[in-house]
Amino acid sequence: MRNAPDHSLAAVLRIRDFRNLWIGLGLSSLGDWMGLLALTAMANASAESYAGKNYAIATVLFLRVLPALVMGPIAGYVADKLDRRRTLIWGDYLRGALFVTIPIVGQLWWIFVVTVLVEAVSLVWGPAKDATVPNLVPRHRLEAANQISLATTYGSALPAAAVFAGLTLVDKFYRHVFDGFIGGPVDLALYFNAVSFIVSGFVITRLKHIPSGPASVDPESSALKVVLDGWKYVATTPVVRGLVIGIVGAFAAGGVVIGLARTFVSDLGGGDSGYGVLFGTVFAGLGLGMWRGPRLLQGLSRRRLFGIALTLTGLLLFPLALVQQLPVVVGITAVLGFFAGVGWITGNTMLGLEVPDEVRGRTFAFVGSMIRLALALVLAVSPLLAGLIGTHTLGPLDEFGHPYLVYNGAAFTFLIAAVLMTAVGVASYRQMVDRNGPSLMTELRHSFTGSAGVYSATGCFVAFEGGEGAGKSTQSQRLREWLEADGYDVVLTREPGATEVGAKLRTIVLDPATGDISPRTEALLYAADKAEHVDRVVAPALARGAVVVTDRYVDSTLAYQGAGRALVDREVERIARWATDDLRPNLTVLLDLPPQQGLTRFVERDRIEAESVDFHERVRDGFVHLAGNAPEHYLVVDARRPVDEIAEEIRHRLRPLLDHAVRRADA
Ligand SMILES: Nc1ncnc2c1ncn2[C@@H]1O[C@H](COP(=O)(O)OP(=O)(O)OP(=O)(O)O)[C@@H](O)[C@H]1O
Ligand SMILES: Cc1cn([C@H]2C[C@H](O)[C@@H](COP(=O)(O)O)O2)c(=O)[nH]c1=O
Repeated sequence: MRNAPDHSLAAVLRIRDFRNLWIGLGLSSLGDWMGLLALTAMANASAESYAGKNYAIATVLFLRVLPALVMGPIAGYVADKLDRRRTLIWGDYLRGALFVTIPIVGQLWWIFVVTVLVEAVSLVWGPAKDATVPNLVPRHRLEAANQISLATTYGSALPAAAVFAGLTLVDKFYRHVFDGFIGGPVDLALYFNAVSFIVSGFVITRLKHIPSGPASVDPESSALKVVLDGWKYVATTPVVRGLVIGIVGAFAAGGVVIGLARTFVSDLGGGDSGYGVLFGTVFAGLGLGMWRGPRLLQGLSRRRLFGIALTLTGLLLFPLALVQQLPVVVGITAVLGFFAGVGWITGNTMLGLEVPDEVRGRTFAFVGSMIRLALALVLAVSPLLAGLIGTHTLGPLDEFGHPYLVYNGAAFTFLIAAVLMTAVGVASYRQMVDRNGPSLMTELRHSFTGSAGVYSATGCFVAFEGGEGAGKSTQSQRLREWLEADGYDVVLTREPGATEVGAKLRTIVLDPATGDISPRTEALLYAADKAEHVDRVVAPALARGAVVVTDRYVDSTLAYQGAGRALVDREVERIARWATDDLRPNLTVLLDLPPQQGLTRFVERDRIEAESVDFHERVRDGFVHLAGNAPEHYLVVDARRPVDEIAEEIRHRLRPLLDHAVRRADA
């Protein structure tokens, strides 16, 4: 049996070794975020002027990404060369020890040195951890394990911010009692941070299944080759290009917010705890977006969701830049973080799904390097820009002599980021959305009512539906002749019974000798015929670019077994969609006819045709209802009209949908 991906988070956390690694990852990520908060707060306190504070923070943030720029592409290679177990344990101990030295030395230059050293260790620690996960969990749980790891890495920013804000308050409270004993909330945060790294290292010592020794390294994969292959693949693949533009753009926008958050909070009258709250809010939103976002909008294609999430992130930067009240800013930040989180998890998942296995590792390495490059640039440039713009007051003074509006460099830089990010979102959306796919409105509607389905990107899939004797065979035959005359590769098929197994199933379901069978059995027999039909006939023909014309498809089961037999619609639909891999026709022609008329067009009756008129009325209503739900994929025709007229109307409707269908070589 094929091992399908299992997304149960609980199941993957029941694996003891993975659970321990996850605890270690959570603690070291907590330490990492606390370190960032503490160091930026320290840099902020180290200068007096507005510009000076911005420059000090910019230096810390820039130094944090600098090692990645230099070592990024080869960090994975180095991690593979070292003993993985030792790398993980000693990497944590070393980072813990480095953080302890900051309050002891107490100098700005030492903060800069530690920033670089800690980041260099993290660069090797991260790939060692990523490479360890597949050793601890089975393949089918790998996706869930990655989701948890990602959520923990970014989600731990929230408790880090809460602890940091808490320490600020505790420090204010106890300042009188322990005056001079501890050097303020930042020192407290640094000690806490060091302890979290050391505990993490200790937890990892208890892992049994991390293989000792270096991994086997492909001697071909030099750093230069990694970079060049990544460039080439991304540059020549539009979807991946759109993805990379989007992901890098999102990180750049996030970098602007993080880089300017401290001075922005000061501009709005907040202090360290306000900074902690804002920082935590971004990451709470991010975490929520990664966790719930894609599930909330399941019907939207990932590509579309990605573009929309990025564009909304950019648009939300506008109010963020314009509003001057801290509580409102915190609210906007939460929503902004949510959409950035949706974009990040969707983009990450798509990279995994859309990039072929053989170039995936290199593409991830390339994307990682580009993200770091973008982060380094914005982290360095945005605070400098904010510092250069400086502080401006607009409008008259109020009755207390305060300016009506203060507009500072941080807010103005947010505005520039808003314009750039929105442009990146729109560009990415345009690169990735299939113009021949369903419209945005259809996808949005389906995201609240169910899946949007899969539409073949090659060939053209046409289904004829309707009650008994409505003229499906007549019209599908006519259509085949017209398409063939025009040179198309055409496959005319039907349900049930187009395959060897299907023919046997057809006999069972339609032979009056079968007698009464349970409605569920009937639904499953039809579903089995569909599964075989799609797998053997429909999908292969579409893949080669043919026009597939089928006499009945999924709508028949929704109408006959769902509406007719009064099974629960959603259950019948789930089975039929599963059987067909949710493949949907580009066009469904519904030939609508009152059952009394259709049933008089022939004499002999099969098991289903022999049902009551009431049953056939329900079936007819079922068909009409389905067409009404997605009119853009249907052509509803009054089947009482003359055969020629109907045929012409069908041809007229189908013509624009034949773009992806191929003509025969002999045509
Ligand atoms: N527009 C029409 N007007 C009058 N008669 C028609 C029309 N279309 C088809 N017919 C006739 O109705 C009968 C049934 O047509 P056809 O076999 O195409 O229907 P069908 O929908 O495929 O039926 P079923 O699904 O029950 O097999 C045939 O004798 C056909 O010639
Ligand atoms: C595909 C499908 C069909 N049916 C019913 C509808 C008809 O009564 C017969 C098929 O006969 P046809 O006239 O040759 O089209 O089967 C159904 O109940 N459920 C289905 O999914």
